[in-house]
Amino acid sequence: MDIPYPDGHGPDEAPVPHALLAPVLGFLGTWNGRGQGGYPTLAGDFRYAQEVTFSHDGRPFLRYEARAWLLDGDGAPLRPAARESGWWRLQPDGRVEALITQPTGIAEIAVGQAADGAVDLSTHDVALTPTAKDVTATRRRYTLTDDTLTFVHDLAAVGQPLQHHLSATLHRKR
Ligand code: HEM
Repeated sequence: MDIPYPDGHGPDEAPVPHALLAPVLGFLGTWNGRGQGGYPTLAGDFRYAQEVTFSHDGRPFLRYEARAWLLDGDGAPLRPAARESGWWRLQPDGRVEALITQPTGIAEIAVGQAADGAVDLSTHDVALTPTAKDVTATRRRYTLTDDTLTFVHDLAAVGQPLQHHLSATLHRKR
């Protein structure tokens, strides 16, 4: 049986996006590209590739899905890295409430604002499974310029204050 309510991946595709999605319509679709990251507790910096998809079913939230994999010095895939999925709930005035979970045992609730092609989300709450790394906060900033999505991720974890973990530049895939 086919799902009678398929997700839309673009502003001009069915279903018609909910009016509250107006500040994030430019995010709809699939993006991929490369990034780099590091953290003071890690031996060195790393390079990675990532694919991110935002879709909707006509209601005032986005479905968010992201997969990353590490790259070697020649840009070849090294191993799977972070995966996340979640929901960005759009509220009046571009306010965003996001729920994001990771297979590493981390569930984040983030709140923030969508405006002028940018979304800025900061941790409201984090829940951890018993064996998860001690993540206390994140800040995620997404900026859209034409067909480029830049992403910066700050992390407070394992006793370290909030600071840079990742930055990436993604391009529209379809
Ligand atoms: C594109 C996405 C991401 C990539 C490529 C990435 C990459 C990495 C890498 C390579 C490490 C070193 C350990 C390892 O090799 O697995 C690491 C550690 C870590 N990452 Fe990420 N990460 C990503 C997203 C995230 C997110 C979203 C969070 C939390 C919300 C996070 C939290 C951590 C933590 C807590 C550590 C462990 C630090 C430590 O124990 O010293 N990462 N990450």
